[in-house]
Amino acid sequence: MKNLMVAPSILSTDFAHLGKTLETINRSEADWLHVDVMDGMFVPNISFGTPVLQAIHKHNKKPVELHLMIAQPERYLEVFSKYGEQITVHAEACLHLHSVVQQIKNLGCKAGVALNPHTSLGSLEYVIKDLDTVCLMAVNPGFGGQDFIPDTLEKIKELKQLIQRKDAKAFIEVDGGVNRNNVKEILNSGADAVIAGSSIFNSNDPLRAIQELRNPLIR
Ligand SMILES: O=C(CO)[C@@H](O)[C@H](O)COP(=O)(O)O
Repeated sequence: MKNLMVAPSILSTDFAHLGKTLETINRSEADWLHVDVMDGMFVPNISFGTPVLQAIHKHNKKPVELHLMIAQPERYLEVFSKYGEQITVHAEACLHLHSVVQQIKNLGCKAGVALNPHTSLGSLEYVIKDLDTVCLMAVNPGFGGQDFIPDTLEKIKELKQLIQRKDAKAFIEVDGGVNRNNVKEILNSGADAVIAGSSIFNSNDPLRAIQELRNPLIR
């Protein structure tokens, strides 16, 4: 069985101890850091903006995926490109998704597109070949600590088929409600990576939690 790539979602951490959390992630087997920027418009929650991104940039040693849960993300691509190796935008937030993907790539970042649970894969058909990652939301975006939506497993399989049919190279990432109990099924459905917040940071041993998600066979 292959390893899953794991990216801890910083949203679920204690922001009073952000530096300490980043030190832990730096020492961990995490493949990259997942950073959710929320605007209170596209999603009903506000997370943080550039001052926090600057602080993360200073202390973090892992690659960063900036997950922009914001309306019209094209307004902020240039400024955010300074703080992440990959920028992931929501298909639902982009009127001109193809153009936004090209803008991300022209800024020198990898490009990801996220889909909300209700959004069908059809919106990716003509952009998938340009993507480094597709992020399937397994919860409605905005908050950590929600339950995994089981239909996501079917969606992962269909996405895998789309990627193969189009001869595309995009990674499949699954975000939300991922834990030690469902990670094997997510892997078996065809995911390449998972984003996890509460199952890592609510654990007594985040380093071990990351290891367990990366390799469901070690426990
Ligand atoms: O983007 C989101 C939620 O909107 C996720 O990245 C969560 O931050 C993942 O947290 P858990 O569901 O693992 O607690």
